[in-house]
Amino acid sequence: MVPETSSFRAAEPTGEKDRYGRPLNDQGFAPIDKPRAEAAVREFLLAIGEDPDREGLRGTPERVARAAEELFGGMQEDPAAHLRRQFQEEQNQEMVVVRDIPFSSMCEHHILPFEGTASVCYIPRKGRITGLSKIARCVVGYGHRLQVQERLTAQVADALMRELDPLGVMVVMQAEHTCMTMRGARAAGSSTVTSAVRGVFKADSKTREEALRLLRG
Ligand SMILES: Nc1nc2c(ncn2[C@@H]2O[C@H](COP(=O)(O)OP(=O)(O)OP(=O)(O)O)[C@@H](O)[C@H]2O)c(=O)[nH]1
Ligand SMILES: [Zn+2]
Repeated sequence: MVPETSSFRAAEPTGEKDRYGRPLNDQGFAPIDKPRAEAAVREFLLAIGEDPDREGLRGTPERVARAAEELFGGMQEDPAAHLRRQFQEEQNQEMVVVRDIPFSSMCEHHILPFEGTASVCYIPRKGRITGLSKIARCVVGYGHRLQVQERLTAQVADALMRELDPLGVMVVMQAEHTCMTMRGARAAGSSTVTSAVRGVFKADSKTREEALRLLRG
């Protein structure tokens, strides 16, 4: 579960329902229904030929539902809200780079984990900066949803653009997708790199190259 900080904001109910009759929060998701998740896991165990009542599996549905609360906790918060912890540093109009933020997420095609690192670079507008850890919290929050890596990368970049109005943002993520390594193509050792480029990084190739140099280390 995402720990509460002064900038953490839990998702709010909207009063609206989705087409399955579930209450929607302002992130567009319904709250996790643990009893329903537990029942589904028990059903899944039956479907794969297991005995859900054997000793080792007795607690598994409850455990999986509890793990899901954590793994999908990003659906119950607004990850961009972390970035609202801001400071004014008039003297600093230079690039800020946070490299190699570890993250994990779940691929929406197979509900299998993908894991890797995110590197984030932005140029503040008029010294408007955010707490460095808040960038990591934002990455972790969007990671804790069912994702494709491309969307995850774009969501982090767009959150920074929205909350900080910087001159530009660049996000690069690299990850190993277990749906592609443990099964299917079994491309063990392969990694996927995605980027999202916004603002001045898009327009100015020299600035983009400088950012890439810093992102690579
Ligand atoms: N673009 C993108 N694709 C992803 C991501 N995670 C998983 N996939 C891909 O989603 C695709 C789903 O393809 P399908 O053919 O519908 O599923 P499948 O039969 O399980 O495919 P294989 O994985 O090739 O066995 C696969 O190519 C996965 O590699 C992601 O984050 N981004
Ligand atoms: Zn997958």
